[in-house]
Amino acid sequence: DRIARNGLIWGPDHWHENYPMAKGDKQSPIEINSKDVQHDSSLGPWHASYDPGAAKTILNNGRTCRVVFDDTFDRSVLRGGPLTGAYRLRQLHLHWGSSDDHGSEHVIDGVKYAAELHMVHWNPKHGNFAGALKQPDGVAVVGIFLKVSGKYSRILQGIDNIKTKGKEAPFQHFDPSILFPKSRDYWTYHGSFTTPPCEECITWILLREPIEVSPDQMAKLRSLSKNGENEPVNPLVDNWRPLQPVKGRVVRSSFK
Ligand SMILES: NS(=O)(=O)c1ccc(S(=O)(=O)NCc2cccs2)s1
Ligand SMILES: [Zn+2]
Repeated sequence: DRIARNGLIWGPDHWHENYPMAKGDKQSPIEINSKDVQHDSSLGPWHASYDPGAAKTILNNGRTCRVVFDDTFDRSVLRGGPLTGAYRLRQLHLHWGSSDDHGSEHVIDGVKYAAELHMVHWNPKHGNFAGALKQPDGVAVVGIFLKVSGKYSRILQGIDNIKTKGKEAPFQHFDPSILFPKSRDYWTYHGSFTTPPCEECITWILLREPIEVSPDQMAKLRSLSKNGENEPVNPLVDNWRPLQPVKGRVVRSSFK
């Protein structure tokens, strides 16, 4: 059962045994092929208005590095683009690989990025996050691709004190909009959480322009551990879900 706990038995191909949604028709991530993308001129720009004071803590939950925000009122919200109404920012986290040539969950025209950052927002018209998970318009995730360049860039500092699973540290006065690339161009499609229970409640908004991180930032991410303190070291890398079938879904773009 140690193997089971490490997720080897419960790898992505087994998730459906406990979470039937994992075999649904609107699963994420998917590959985006530009030739199949449909430009939709009715897709307006998206807008994030985040309060830096809403950032609370950064933690390692053994599966990713996550920053959590106060989402008890409309304090940090995302609106516009494919969305109706204001969605509250709840948390951001990342998926990354064991080397720079892979790590992202979504793949663009065959290109895998070194990492993918997800900013998870939920629709308050459904009362709370648990309620929003059950609705097709319940959650909106902005996905930002990370590519490694020599250029130093400020991304998640504070990774130093959450090396092992369960570690949590204050992470305040942080405005996640600094992570946005220059261009607001995006792709959007309807999909799911990329981890169990894989609910199909997500409007994905994937930004076309990747942001750059430095090699040492990637090394810091890869230095995180799945294990708890005083347990055998189990590096936290390759926490991405394999590609899922598109099943006839159309990916729309805000750009030509
Ligand atoms: N990679 S991703 O952005 O698709 C996420 C995966 C899991 C996310 S969550 O932390 O919001 N939990 C989801 C939960 C479901 C039920 C109880 S919790 S977001
Ligand atoms: Zn994610």
